[in-house]
Amino acid sequence: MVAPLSVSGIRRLNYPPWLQNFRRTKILNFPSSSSSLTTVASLPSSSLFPTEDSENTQLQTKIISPAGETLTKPSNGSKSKANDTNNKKNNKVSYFPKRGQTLELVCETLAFKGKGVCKVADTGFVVMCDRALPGERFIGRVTRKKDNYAEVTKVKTITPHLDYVEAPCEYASHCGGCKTQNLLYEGQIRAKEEQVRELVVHVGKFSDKDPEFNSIMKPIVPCDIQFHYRNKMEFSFGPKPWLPPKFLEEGLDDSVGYALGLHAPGFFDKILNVHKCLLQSEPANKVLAAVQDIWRDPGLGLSPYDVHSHAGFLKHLMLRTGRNVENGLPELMVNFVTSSRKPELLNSVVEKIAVIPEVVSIMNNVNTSVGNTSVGEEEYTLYGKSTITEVLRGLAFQISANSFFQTNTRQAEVLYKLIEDCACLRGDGSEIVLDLFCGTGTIGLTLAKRVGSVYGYEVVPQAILDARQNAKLNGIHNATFIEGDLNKIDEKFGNDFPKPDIVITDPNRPGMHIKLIKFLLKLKAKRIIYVSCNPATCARDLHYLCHGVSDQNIRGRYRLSSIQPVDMFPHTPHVECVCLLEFT
Ligand SMILES: C[S@@+](CC[C@H](N)C(=O)[O-])C[C@H]1O[C@@H](n2cnc3c(N)ncnc32)[C@H](O)[C@@H]1O
Repeated sequence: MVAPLSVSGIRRLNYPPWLQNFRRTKILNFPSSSSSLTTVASLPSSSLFPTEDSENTQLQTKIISPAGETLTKPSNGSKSKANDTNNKKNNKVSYFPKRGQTLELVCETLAFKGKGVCKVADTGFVVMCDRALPGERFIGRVTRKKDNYAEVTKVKTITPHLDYVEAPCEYASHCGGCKTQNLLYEGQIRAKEEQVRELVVHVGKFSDKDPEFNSIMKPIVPCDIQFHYRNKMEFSFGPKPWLPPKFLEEGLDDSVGYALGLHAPGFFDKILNVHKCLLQSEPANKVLAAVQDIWRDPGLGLSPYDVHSHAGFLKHLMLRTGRNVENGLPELMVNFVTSSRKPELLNSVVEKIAVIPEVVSIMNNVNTSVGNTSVGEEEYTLYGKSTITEVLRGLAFQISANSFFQTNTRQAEVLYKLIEDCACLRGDGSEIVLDLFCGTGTIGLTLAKRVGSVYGYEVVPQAILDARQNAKLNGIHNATFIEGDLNKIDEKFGNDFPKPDIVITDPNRPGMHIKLIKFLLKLKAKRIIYVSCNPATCARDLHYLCHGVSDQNIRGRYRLSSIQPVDMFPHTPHVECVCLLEFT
């Protein structure tokens, strides 16, 4: 349907409610397309690697080219010798589009992190585009040149992708949270399954020609609940709302008002005003809408924090949804993260949201640092309890504002059942389980009643306290939780626990440090269950554990028995995997 023209000649669109308050100022012309190139793509993959003596933040980027060769680029941006040599040898970059150039492209597939992969016709040159979906024909403008591929931003869709569906969320095409809401769910999980498979082959170096490969690689477990599945969301405050370029081009003005919402894709300082998020619970949406209604009132004297000038008070609004153990009803924690301690400024907001029946806890984390984290140096209870509860596989868990807890509770039950199946418990309650990266102890605790003992390791002190408290709460006495950094283990690591029968390792995105991999290869536990939220680093670690690390003279000692992808986060590029490794 063509939108009617207004008197000023600006096309009048049916703006969603969150845009109604913006003034129109100017009209910008849409850039026109130039070349018309079609594409056929294969899948390049990228992964993040902790360096030999790194913390989680010190990373190298490993790029697997479409041809499958590995080009490693140090994170400081300087070109590595290996990279240059490979490029020269393979004469890879004879064609390179210019920055700013527009190309007509067709997205072939989705790569890790949900970027669409296209190839420039006749050249084989790979182009990656955020939010391009398989089958979509579009005009893209080159924004960044990498060593062996370029990034484009989508300027205009010519024909939509395959499996197109109307996105139910009004913010879906603009907010950094959901990237694939308008791709049919079956299409989303197919793309995730393919991604895992590609990484296992290219990074993990497991051959898909191996007759066993198809039985090792299990089909993805879908998520039955595709909306309102998240039990935790973090919204940010800002001095100025971000407007998607499309609306600026339509002449709307982005210079008025404050922002509370989600970050624009890829920007830490641009916040899209959000009044409702379809990924969080309905009670959490009630609180978000209430805070949106109240906090801008000039009489309250509340100011948003500015990440550039570091002035302002309100940094983040974190909403966590749990469940009352007695009656099963939802209970909510509201956490205001502020740059200083001024409880009197929060009084009116607290009074107004405390009347929402599901709200049982209102917290204030005071974070005086210039960083953007929501973890405060000090924490205060402004109303109700300081924790909420959740029930997972029949156990009750206490969750504090900053403790890690699986964000999709219902799908975490599915995930933990898969872990239990991989554990293949004998049933005599004799096994020793080592639970690495244990968070608040949920995996180990759900197994504890059926095994001899559990030893959990975790770097966050509060998570360890929560894990111990959770063991007590559930009458579990055979679980020990130890605080420690698994990136910094030394030869004494292993003295504090007996040799385990089963190791469960669930690292965060950078995967396991090489020191920990070496330790596990020496430990020789019968089974390792590797739970991962990043298939790229998971594939790398599986490669090390099964095939060894040739340049360090380390021999692999495990056989990969199964890889089970699980969709925990519909509409986002994330995919979880449960992998079973058996000692050979
Ligand atoms: C993906 S979470 C898994 C948590 C837990 N297994 C669960 O299912 O709830 C990863 C955990 O690893 C912890 N972690 C990250 N880096 C670590 C390190 N270097 N040493 C120990 N624990 C670490 C994080 O704090 C987080 O709790």
